[in-house]
Amino acid sequence: MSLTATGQRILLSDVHLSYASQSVLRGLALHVDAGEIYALLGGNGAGKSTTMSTLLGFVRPDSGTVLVAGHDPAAEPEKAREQVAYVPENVALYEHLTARENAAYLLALAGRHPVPDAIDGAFEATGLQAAAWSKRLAGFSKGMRQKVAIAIALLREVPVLLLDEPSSGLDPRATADFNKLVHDVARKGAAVLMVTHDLLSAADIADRIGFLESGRIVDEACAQGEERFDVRELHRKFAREVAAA
Ligand SMILES: Nc1ncnc2c1ncn2[C@@H]1O[C@H](COP(=O)(O)OP(=O)(O)OP(=O)(O)O)[C@@H](O)[C@H]1O
Repeated sequence: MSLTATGQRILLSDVHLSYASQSVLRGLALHVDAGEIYALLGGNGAGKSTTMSTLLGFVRPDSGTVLVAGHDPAAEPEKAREQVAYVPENVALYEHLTARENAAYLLALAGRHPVPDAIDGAFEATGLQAAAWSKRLAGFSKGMRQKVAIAIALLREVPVLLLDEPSSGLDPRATADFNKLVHDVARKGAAVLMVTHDLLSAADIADRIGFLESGRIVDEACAQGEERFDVRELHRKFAREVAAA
């Protein structure tokens, strides 16, 4: 599937999931279309990571529909994961390999064999300094690691990008760079779902923001033209949802 295809890429509909006797997802419903960035905000324990695990096929919901690029991750985990690039909070790469070697190796595992120029082109697109391309990962900052991970995602041309707390631990400059990069990936047609506590980043790049409380979306805000979001209003909502949880 190409990054330019249109349509719904992530779908969660009336999803329920419990761990033992604890009900964690309780009728969760959201969708993300091609080219759209959806930020999922929620307090601790609201179910954000569980939502990600569900989309990655690590946990199976008790009921409801989950589709990633048309595949049910619990029933067809490999097919679903082929369509997804997942950037966890702390990107796991091979420390003793260079950035170029990491990209070539991880892409080969995914069945891709881009020419070296394509890898360099993807690094350039992410803003990773050229001096770092042939350096070992040991010593890379969190922001640099994220750029390597996003470059790999670009080269895989997957239609779905999942980001877990992408801005935690990044300074404001690195956050702004990362947000621009994610924005560019979405404008090429990927559906992006990010879970975050970072309201400002969400307001900066999301097209829609969903507030997750006790396993369901209790409020949703859409970007409105040039003004985008009313950050004060978002902050009030977020504080209210967290206090109510
Ligand atoms: N594997 C598991 N087994 C049992 N309970 C779990 C498991 N994973 C999560 N939970 C529980 O499910 C609830 C939701 O957890 P989850 O990690 O999805 O929330 P979160 O919104 O990502 O929270 P945080 O912001 O703190 O990371 C929590 O009460 C958590 O303790």
